[in-house]
Amino acid sequence: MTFEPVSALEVSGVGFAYPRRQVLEDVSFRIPPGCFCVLLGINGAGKTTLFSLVTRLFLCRTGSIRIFGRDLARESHGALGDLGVVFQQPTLDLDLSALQNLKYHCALHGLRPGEMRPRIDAALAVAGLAERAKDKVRALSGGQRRRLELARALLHQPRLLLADEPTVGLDVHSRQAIIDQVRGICADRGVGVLWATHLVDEVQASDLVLLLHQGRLLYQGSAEGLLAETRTESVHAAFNRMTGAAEAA
Ligand SMILES: Nc1ncnc2c1ncn2[C@@H]1O[C@H](COP(=O)(O)OP(=O)(O)OP(=O)(O)O)[C@@H](O)[C@H]1O
Repeated sequence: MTFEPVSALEVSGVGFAYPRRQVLEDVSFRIPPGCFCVLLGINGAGKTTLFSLVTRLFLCRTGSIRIFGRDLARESHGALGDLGVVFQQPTLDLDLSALQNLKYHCALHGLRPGEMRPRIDAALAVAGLAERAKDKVRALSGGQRRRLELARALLHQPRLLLADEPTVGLDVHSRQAIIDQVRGICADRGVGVLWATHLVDEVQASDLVLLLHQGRLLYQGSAEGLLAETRTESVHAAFNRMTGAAEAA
């Protein structure tokens, strides 16, 4: 008898419609623990809608979603406890300091005061913001705010991290710093990552790729497999070939 290891995230047959608009259809995939998974799709593909379902901002009425084996509809508290999220729209309180924002998140997750400070100090150090802890978020740059959001999303030590276009608007150095940090967490701590982007150059050969287009998954598998399947030499070319073929069909 063989046991399949539990997936960090398992999405099965998920569909979703806004009034008069079907935006996700029969979306199914699994992300193993420790896997960096890129959800690739152009504007309007349905990435944020999928995130809204996995974070339970929207109820999933068609299909099911499991986080480390826990069904989001039936065991939402336990399932969401394993989840860290960086939303597309910034959600830091601009009038609180970096430190206060992090403390607030710790309190929401029920961390004891004694546990909070060491975690916050470590998170600020990793984010390169130790010197800025007492500054209001309003005084931080766009890249520093993004790093703070990422630090906050990891404070309760989630086993699954969702990041929705977290590098948009950042310069090339800030972008690379954030990607490197998340890839490090994935490799060192075994955190499963779902990284939504339309930036094809964020994909690496070893990544799991989900190509979402007009609400459907056109491809799921390794980045190398994507090139082989489309007989192309870059993710960019593969992406264009697959989405072009889907639109022509
Ligand atoms: N609240 C809403 N009401 C109606 N339609 C919506 C709503 N939010 C999104 N949509 C539509 O659903 C589709 C998917 O949008 P969604 O934001 O999920 O895509 P996305 O891949 O995240 O795009 P982007 O990269 O631009 O953020 C689009 O056609 C969008 O216009």
